[in-house]
Amino acid sequence: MFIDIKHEQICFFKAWEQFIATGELNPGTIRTEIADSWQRCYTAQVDPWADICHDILNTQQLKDLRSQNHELIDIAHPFMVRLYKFVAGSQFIVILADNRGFIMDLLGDDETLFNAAQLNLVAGSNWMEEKVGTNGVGTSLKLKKPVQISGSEHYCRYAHRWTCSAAPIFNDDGQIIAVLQLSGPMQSAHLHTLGMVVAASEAISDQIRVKRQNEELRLLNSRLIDIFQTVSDGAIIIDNRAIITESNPTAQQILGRQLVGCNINDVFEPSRQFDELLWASRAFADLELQAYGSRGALYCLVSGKPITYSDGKSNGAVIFFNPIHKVRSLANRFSGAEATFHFNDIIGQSEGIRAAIQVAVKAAANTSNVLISGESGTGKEIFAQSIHNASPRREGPFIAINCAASPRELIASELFGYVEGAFTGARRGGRPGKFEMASGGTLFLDEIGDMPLDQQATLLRVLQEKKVTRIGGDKVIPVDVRIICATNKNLLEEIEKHNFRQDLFYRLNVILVSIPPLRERPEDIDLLFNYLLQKISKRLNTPVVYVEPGIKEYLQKYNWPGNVRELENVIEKMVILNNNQTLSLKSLPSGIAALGSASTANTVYTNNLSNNTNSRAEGMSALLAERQTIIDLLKSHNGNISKVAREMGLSRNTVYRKMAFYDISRTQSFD
Ligand SMILES: Nc1ncnc2c1ncn2[C@@H]1O[C@H](COP(=O)(O)OP(=O)(O)OP(=O)(O)O)[C@@H](O)[C@H]1O
Repeated sequence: MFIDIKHEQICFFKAWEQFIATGELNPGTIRTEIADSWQRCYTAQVDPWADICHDILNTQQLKDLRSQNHELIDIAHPFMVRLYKFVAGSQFIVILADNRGFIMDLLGDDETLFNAAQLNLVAGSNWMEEKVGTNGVGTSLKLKKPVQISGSEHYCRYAHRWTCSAAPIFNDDGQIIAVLQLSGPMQSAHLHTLGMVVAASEAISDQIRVKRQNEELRLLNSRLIDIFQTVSDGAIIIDNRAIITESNPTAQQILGRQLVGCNINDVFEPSRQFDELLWASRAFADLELQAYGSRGALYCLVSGKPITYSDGKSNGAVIFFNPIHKVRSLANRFSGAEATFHFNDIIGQSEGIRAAIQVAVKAAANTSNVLISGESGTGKEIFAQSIHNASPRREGPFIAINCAASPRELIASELFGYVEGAFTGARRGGRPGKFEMASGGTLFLDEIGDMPLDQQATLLRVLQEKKVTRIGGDKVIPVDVRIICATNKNLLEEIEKHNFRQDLFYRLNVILVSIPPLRERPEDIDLLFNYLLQKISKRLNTPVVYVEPGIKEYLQKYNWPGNVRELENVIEKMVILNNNQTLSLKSLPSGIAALGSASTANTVYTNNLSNNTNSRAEGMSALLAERQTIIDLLKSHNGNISKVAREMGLSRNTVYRKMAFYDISRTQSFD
């Protein structure tokens, strides 16, 4: 559209003259936004005849202004240069002002800058409306939008020679942070100039946003790098070709070798999960894979997560892993299956117990297999845990399995694990056996004398080869396990009876720790009584301040077939039955109180009846009484052996033995 600028300017000038002289305007002679601006300037008493801008910052103030806005100036400057290139030689100048109207930066031909300086259009001058009347910077800031002010539209006469196109620069929150302006001679006024300024101010706003986002990304990235570097899992990043591009210190530590640049399939055994991770962006978790470290192969629990672009295309993946023994020991810690006892938890001053501890301490220092023998309840498991905790493997897992408690058919799968589909009911994905779980640590095989013969052969092979093969599988898995066995049977007798393999016995019995029964070390009863009383009353939150005289004598005379476990149970019952924080003789279990003397106590539990008719009669009635007690307890606990054992203060195995001795079957007890 062609605009007759000269004619238009004559009309504007007349309107301006009228307004300045009378304060009135003929409707339609001037744009509303200019008329409103003139009105604001009039109200603010801006002098239309002023010759220059009077509000200018001193040198220090200008320095402060520029340093406070240096990021903005740095971003805007290249755009100002580009803008200036378009108008160079045409007497235009490019101006950047802050949101209070102070000019921070300006670019132009020397001559134009000189002319501008005559009006104090210089860095540090303030171009708000209320200072210098209607103008590009001030009116754009007031209206919060781009404006073009030409010739007589300016409120002050001295600016009528200029045309100004100004556009605000917004931050992310929609607030004005600056104004960009292009000023030149009035006769060169053109609407396109405003378009150029608007485009440049928008580009600056975009650049500020990009810079802020980059800064946020940089922060996020540095936080992620910190996490990546410090997580306790091994972490690896692979690219689309499965090549490792990054690895964290834990990964290096676990595998002990250089990883960056290697193919993931050369670090872990090849698995279709890695392919699917990259080609189908399919994550996986807790996959058991063999890893090839500098110290040989080790089993790891591996999880993978794809890294994708926003369109879903793969950009590699991140892989987390941990050696299985570490995972297991963590799991043990949480499930309470870890070894908690140490040698100083073993109470006793008798020669027998001190000798046993001495051998066990020596055993802890090396890696040979250990056989612990002792009656039920003598503390075989405490010894096993203490050996583990004093050994160099203390950081590794301590895994226990009771060979008598597991059903015959399950022992093999418990010990060696199985693969998926190995048998009906086998878990998906298979299951590692205790040998694998204990790798790097200690495997405690309790009641080894009860292990079925066929499993003894497999166990022997594993001990010789230090490798297991899961049931139904063919993969050979290296295991690094220290074996501690315990038995309450005389294994030499079991060998004679062909119940136990001689070759296995010699492999297990490298170091023998023999724990004497409690009846052979009555001097320990006092110590154990004090220790257990304190422990139990604390656990039950039942303080005991007085123990009736005589109790300890009774305990000393008793035969303790259930050893320390039985003593523990007796004390627990007495603490529960205490009267006014006193343990009274009355609270002694009838078995101990009634038998009173050592000889009768022995008859009951050793089944070694004396020749004396009276004591034999007493013994018989005690035996019958005990038989009846077991039957009654089985009935009241629906055949639950553990509950019966707990109530009688005996181990489950002792109860089983007594049931066999008294010829009681579980079902019979319900008759
Ligand atoms: N010397 C001891 N000092 C302190 N507590 C002991 C001692 N000996 C055994 N105990 C305690 O007696 C209980 C039985 O011990 P443990 O289970 O180690 O016996 P065990 O010989 O392994 O029994 P079983 O053969 O029936 O499995 C545990 O509660 C243990 O804390």
